[in-house]
Amino acid sequence: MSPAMVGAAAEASNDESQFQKGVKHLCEKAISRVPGKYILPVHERPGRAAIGNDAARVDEGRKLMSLPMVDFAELRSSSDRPRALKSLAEACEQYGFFQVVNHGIPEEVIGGMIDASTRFFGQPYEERARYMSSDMTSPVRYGTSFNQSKDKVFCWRDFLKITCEPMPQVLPHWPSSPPDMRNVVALYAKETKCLFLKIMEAILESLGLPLPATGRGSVCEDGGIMTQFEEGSQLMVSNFYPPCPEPELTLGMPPHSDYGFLTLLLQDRVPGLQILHGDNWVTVKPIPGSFVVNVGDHLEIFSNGRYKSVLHRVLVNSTESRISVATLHSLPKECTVSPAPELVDEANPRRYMDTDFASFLAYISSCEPKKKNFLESRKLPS
Ligand SMILES: O=C(O)CCC(=O)C(=O)O
Ligand SMILES: [Fe+2]
Repeated sequence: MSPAMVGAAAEASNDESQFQKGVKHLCEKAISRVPGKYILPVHERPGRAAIGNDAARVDEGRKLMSLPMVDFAELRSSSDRPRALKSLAEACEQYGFFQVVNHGIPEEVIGGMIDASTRFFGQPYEERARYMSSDMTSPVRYGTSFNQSKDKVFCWRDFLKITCEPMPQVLPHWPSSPPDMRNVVALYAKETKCLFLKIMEAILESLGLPLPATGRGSVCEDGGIMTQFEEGSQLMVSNFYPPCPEPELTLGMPPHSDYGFLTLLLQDRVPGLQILHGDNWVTVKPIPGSFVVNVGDHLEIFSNGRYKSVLHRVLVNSTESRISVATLHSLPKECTVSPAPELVDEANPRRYMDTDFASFLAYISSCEPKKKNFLESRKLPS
């Protein structure tokens, strides 16, 4: 190799290690162009739909869409509940997404979680890097992109993933800085878990599955499914998307679906989340204090395909950073998910094979978890 080549190779590998430190770190040296590492192939770029691009004002993706609304005040009222359950079912069938209002989680808990995440990402790199790990089973993982050890093109996101259960065992591993982080996360995890359970009850009812549920054969054999959800897995992901000089060339997150039953997503007031509705990417209008809830792969399987785990992605913009906090809920990791027997009959044959968390981990470790690959791999031939 010529000395010049050695120099170029060394520079390239240095660059690689820069990218491994995350987007926030990269942006600390004022940059005016997006480095090649983040530039998507032309057909995968958000293009004119990117927020913050003036040419996009007339573009479809630029219009903010209000998701179907699920009002907990209605779900709590016995006279309004049937109508609210019907809208919930329609939202899960047609959008895979809905917006929850009047959920009862105090404003301080919600504001506190966004604030603590903002302060976590605001810390010096060395403090955040204490939690960097490539071990998928680690209770805390700080990282960047989607899967930084596999992605060829990086996305414009840094993240903090926190396992929330069993809380007494995992809490001592959570970030100790900012000093109130553990308390804020613990409170937020408990509140979102409670809300998840209430939404799941409504979802089971909307699917025509009677409550209280006891020993449904499709999940862990002992106890009803609600008991299993109470003991189920919960992963919290705080996402940080710094402003991006060329937002039309990259994405904060590539198109993907979420693996669990439901994801409860809190976003700040900056738009960015897009869902695939029909053939169009539509940008979700943030409603402060509410939750965006989406159907995950496990619920699509459990409902035998009636409720849809829909692809979504995240746009970045040139002026403002954005923070979101997703909590992903499912059954305990050792449980198997399969279509509910009540939803399988001659007219609706079983459409998915059984799946469990171990097979999901094995899948994402072996290939890129882009798009709906994992769910596709669980589909039975029709
Ligand atoms: O930031 C967002 O709005 C979406 C994040 C997301 O899809 C995820 O964390 O799985
Ligand atoms: Fe997601």
